[in-house]
Amino acid sequence: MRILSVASECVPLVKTGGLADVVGALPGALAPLGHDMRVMIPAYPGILEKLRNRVEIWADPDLFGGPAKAHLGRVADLDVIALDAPHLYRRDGGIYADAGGDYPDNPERFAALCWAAAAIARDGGGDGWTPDILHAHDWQGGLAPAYLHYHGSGGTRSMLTIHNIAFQGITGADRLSALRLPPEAFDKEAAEYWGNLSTLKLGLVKADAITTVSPTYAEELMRPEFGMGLEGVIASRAKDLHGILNGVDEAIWSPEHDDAIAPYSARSLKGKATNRARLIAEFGLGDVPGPLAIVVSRLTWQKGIDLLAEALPDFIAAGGGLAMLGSGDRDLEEAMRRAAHIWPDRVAVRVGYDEPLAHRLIAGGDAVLVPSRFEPCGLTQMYGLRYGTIPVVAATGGLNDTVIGATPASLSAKAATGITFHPVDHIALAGALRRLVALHADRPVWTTMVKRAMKADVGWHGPAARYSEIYGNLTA
Ligand SMILES: Nc1ncnc2c1ncn2[C@@H]1O[C@H](COP(=O)(O)OP(=O)(O)O[C@H]2O[C@H](CO)[C@@H](O)[C@H](O)[C@H]2O)[C@@H](O)[C@H]1O
Repeated sequence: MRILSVASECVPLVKTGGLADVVGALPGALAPLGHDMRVMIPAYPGILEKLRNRVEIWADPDLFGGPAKAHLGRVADLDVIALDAPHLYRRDGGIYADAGGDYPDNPERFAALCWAAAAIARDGGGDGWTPDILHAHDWQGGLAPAYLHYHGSGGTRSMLTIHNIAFQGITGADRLSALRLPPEAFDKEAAEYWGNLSTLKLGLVKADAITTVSPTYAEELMRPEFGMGLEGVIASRAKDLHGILNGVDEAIWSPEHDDAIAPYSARSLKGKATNRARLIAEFGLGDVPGPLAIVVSRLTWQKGIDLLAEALPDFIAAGGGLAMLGSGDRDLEEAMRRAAHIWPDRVAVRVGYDEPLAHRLIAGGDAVLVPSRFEPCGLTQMYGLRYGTIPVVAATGGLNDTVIGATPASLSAKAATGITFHPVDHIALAGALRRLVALHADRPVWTTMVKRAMKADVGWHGPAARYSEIYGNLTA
């Protein structure tokens, strides 16, 4: 089957979070099942230069205020369509914002991506390639199913994946015609959202199928605490909604052959101890007698970093250490820097975005902490499993679906792969960290759990089969 995947980011070209990992991994995961997926993203600065064998496949003299061309090319093993529209994507700042905040024309920037994707899905890309399915991601892709609905689909079916419902593409109702939507789209059964427009909502209403990135999150999304205002819309589409876990791209994340670390495996963990020692040295920590916990995360309310700051004193007093990499909210960066100042031998923080360092942390830690208030799937806990770095996670969303928490029952059944806690507050997190310290001290039990975690199935094989099944149902 031919599938056009439409998103705002994609590894290895451009990444701000987990969306990019998943968009970049899906084509390779689906190829063995006979699917031919192309990924369409904006041609942000530097993207076109990275495409091999580049050919122009589509053009529009006026795409939301300026000329645009779509180029097809190869990057690694991916077929990428990069939409070059300089008036929308050639900016000096980040891909969504600069120092002054979000770009005010973000709705038009991603509407343009959706418009071009829908046109290619409907009419083909000029090289004879016409997709059977347009698979859009998050609010940036939300208008693609809508354009197929309002302007003709040519038989192409649509699917929308929710990676994070916190971002809903909300903009003023006065932008309706600027976004090339017909008057009837301003309706509570369509894009209207408390007097505004939501591109995510419209996508959820108009897509032929909806997926999200874990079974638990699919259920959570129908509740007000998680649906963030869209719970009713989601519930009304329950029969078309599927929760499919993400996988780990094992070409990038495997401790047996990871260039960024001293390699190791479940059979020989010697390299893991080397990575721990190197990490402690790199972060300038002293002796850490208990577990060395690590965090690799965006620093936001979602990720529960404030809870960690509160739970930390007892963990440090019990012998634990923390090495952390992240960036985001200034207040959270500051809170973690303060902790590093109080316990310089035990806590160290790097503010920034650093891919190789993320690998060194995942390999060198004893445990990876993910105290998220909500987590659609989460990838770092799965990297943790793969690398024998025990996940300590809130029992929510995909964290709940990927980690088997250590309890007397799960330990005696030889099933535990991590530590889970609930409710998501600093008291429960502190309790989880106490359990971490105790388990880590029980060397035989700990080592068995580490090896078991490394064997957990976190690959793309199973999830890819589920996507394939849904694509099949859509086109049957
Ligand atoms: N400072 C830093 N330096 C280097 N690397 C960093 C980094 N901060 C984060 N990363 C990396 O970015 C990715 C984050 O992915 P997550 O899935 O954990 O969360 P995110 O909220 O971005 O994704 C959303 O989409 C994904 C994909 O569906 C869902 O899993 C998730 O639940 C949802 O919130 C990981 O690959 C991580 O290693």
